[in-house]
Amino acid sequence: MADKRTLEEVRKDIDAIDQEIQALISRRAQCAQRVADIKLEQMQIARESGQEPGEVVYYRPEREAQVLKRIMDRNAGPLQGETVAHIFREIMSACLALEKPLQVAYLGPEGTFTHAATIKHFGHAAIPESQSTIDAVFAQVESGECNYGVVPVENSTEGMVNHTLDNFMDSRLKISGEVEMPIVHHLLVAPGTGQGAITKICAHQQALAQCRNWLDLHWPNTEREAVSSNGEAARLAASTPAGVAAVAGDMAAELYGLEKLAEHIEDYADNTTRFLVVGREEVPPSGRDKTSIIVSSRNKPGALYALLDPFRKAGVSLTRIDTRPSRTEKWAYVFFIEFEGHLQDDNIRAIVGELEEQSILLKPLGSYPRAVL
Ligand SMILES: O=C(O)C(=O)C[C@]1(C(=O)O)C=C[C@@H](O)C=C1
Repeated sequence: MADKRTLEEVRKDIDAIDQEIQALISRRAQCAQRVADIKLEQMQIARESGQEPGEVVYYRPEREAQVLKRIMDRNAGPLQGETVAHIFREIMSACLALEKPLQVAYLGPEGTFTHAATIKHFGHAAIPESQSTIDAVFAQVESGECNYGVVPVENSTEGMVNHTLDNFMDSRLKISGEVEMPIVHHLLVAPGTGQGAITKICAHQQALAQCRNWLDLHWPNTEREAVSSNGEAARLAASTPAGVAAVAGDMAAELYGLEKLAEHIEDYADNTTRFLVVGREEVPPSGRDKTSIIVSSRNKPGALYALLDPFRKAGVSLTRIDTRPSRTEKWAYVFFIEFEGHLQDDNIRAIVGELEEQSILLKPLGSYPRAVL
């Protein structure tokens, strides 16, 4: 039957629904407070029984991934599953902040895609702490200054992939999550800046490279300057009296109050950057997990084949493989391998056992929920 409600009637319904939603969110928040108490009680019991339980772990990535996945699966519209999941992402973020606000180190400065990835993964109630290097992100989490860290790992605009991988070789941190971000660039200027006033376009060199065709076509004669990050380019566009435009994403535009002269100027659509979340704890299985390991083998014929064969035999899909020269032993190679499954799964345990036998070194970097959003 067609909906015949008047505007006033619909708005009255909306007000009543909002009131119900608000009451439910409050109830949910009270549940989170109770969860925090239970976690503390469990810790005290463990301590009294002579165990050394470590720190209370409030953030549970495996639980969050399950909650978000379930919300996407049961979504009946008309809103998109992802849209609804984003709303719940924020509700959970606020609930967790009631338990304990999380401090998250990320490769800054503000307004970069890594900053945006941090908010996407942890929500707005987390406290992002900008760091100037990937090393500093690892150090902040290792020292306990921050609870988690976010670093770029694949096809990044702001960070060196290899640098992230190198850090894992020496670190005792564990990967506790992954974040995927579509890379969307805009041409940004300070409000009121006309096209004719632009004398220079600034961005991180990889952002300039990702938009090269578009820039060549539309701005062939304008100077381009590579700066340390897109966030820095946006800051320059906002603070230079006139004439500087920045290539950067939505987060930078919002943060520095910039206007979009042109949107979606990246040459290739579907360009995604992947980020890893690092923490001090191992994450239990969520049911949809990935595992990352470092394996080193001698440089002899068939070494890589031998390392990969256990995965083939067990029918486990690899999602990524990278090679880095080992820094400690001449002629040894280090492989970063990522695959589906959790280190606590029987088949994964068997594969890792087999790899241990044939490698010089095997270091599990952690199992973590596959990105839901
Ligand atoms: O289930 C828990 O352990 C909670 O702390 C609750 C909750 C939630 O709001 O749903 C909050 C934070 C955790 O990261 C996971 C889930």
